[in-house]
Amino acid sequence: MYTVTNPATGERIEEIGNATDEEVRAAIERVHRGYGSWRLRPVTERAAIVARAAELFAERSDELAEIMTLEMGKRINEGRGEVGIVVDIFRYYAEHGPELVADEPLVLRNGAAVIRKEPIGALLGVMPWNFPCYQVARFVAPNLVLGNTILLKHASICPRSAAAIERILHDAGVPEDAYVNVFASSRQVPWMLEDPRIQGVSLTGSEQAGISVAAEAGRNLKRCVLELGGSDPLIVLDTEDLETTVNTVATARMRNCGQSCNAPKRMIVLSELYDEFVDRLAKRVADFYQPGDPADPATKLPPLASVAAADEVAAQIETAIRQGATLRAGGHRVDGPGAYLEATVLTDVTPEMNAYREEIFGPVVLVFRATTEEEAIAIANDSPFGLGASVFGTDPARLRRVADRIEAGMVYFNKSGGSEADLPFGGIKRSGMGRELGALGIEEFMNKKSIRL
Ligand SMILES: O=CCCCC(=O)O
Repeated sequence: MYTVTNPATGERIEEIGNATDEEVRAAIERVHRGYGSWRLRPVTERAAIVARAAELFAERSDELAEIMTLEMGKRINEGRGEVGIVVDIFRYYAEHGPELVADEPLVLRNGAAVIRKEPIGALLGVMPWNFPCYQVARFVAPNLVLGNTILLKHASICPRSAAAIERILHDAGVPEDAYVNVFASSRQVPWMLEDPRIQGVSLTGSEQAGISVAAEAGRNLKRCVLELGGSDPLIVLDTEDLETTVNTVATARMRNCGQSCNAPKRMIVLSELYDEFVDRLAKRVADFYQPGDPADPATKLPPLASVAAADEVAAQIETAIRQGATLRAGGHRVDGPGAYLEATVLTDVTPEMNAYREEIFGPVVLVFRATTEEEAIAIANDSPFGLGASVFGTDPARLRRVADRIEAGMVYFNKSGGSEADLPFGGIKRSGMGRELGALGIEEFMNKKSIRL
């Protein structure tokens, strides 16, 4: 069942039944057939349609932001910001896509060849609720320019976002059979991947969902991009301005109410700064105790996406405290029908505790003390995940030295994460495989065909 439930109030607003198996099969047939003609359109035409989609996303920014606020509690201005990056992604691929898919000449030892960059067919996208528009954009924009077609299964709490995105793409001129939204259930995903008309799958979601999609993709020899969880480290080596560093860290962790795969979740602070860092951070997150309506731009603490999500994070906090972690701020579910949870700071988390290894997908900061740079790197890498990482410090050589030793798909200096249309995004270890965005993002579902001249 796809449902719209306002996480700020608990009010159930709409229910939509799942597509039947028959309907899902018909949707697969549509994108398969759609591929036949979409791939033959000149790339400049496909890019022009993607450029038009960028304009429509910009025009409908308020509508999309309002939908996201209602469906998953995103603060309204964060929703507008999310649509801003969506517009940028569509514009980036509209502008650069044609050159990214142009033939690449090869000089061989005994002659010449070209690498022709072709699409591979109809693709399945399985997308999450935390960034309902952005996650779809980074999969869809490059693949539409390349010439693949898309069958999109969105999160079950985001049917209105899913429908609004489909409307924009069709209004922009993407043929109805080149992009199809389907209200499929997770149960239907494995057999969708078995279907020979589907050539690949991109999933952004939980580690568990990644395991099951990767297994099914493997069994069926389908290409697969996985963007899964993260427990990104943020190392503070030194700073000339602790207050600004603390503010930057708190804001980054509280973005999207802590529900970002690439949020900094483990702060690793060198001993000299540790005590003051923790005191200031605990005071700073008190700004995020007062629950508010996410539709009100003044609200600092919005709800999580659902009561189940808030309960799960609260249970993780409780377990950490029971296992010996120290609660330095927050830690409580807010009374009432909404999915609210105070911003929380935990210290003294040790490797024996669940919180040390789990991803905590909510407004919770773990702070670790490291006595040396070496120890900070060891703590950062002591995680099953490897999505992003940040290093804060004043010496550029030291930042680079630390970055070189971090096990992650992305490292940021003196800032924390944040997508850019032209910067490849993705992780290693249990954070997934493949890359999205930038020049690499258009290559994942590409046939790099060698043509020997
Ligand atoms: O959940 C991951 C999405 C990251 C979005 C961003 O940082 O811009």
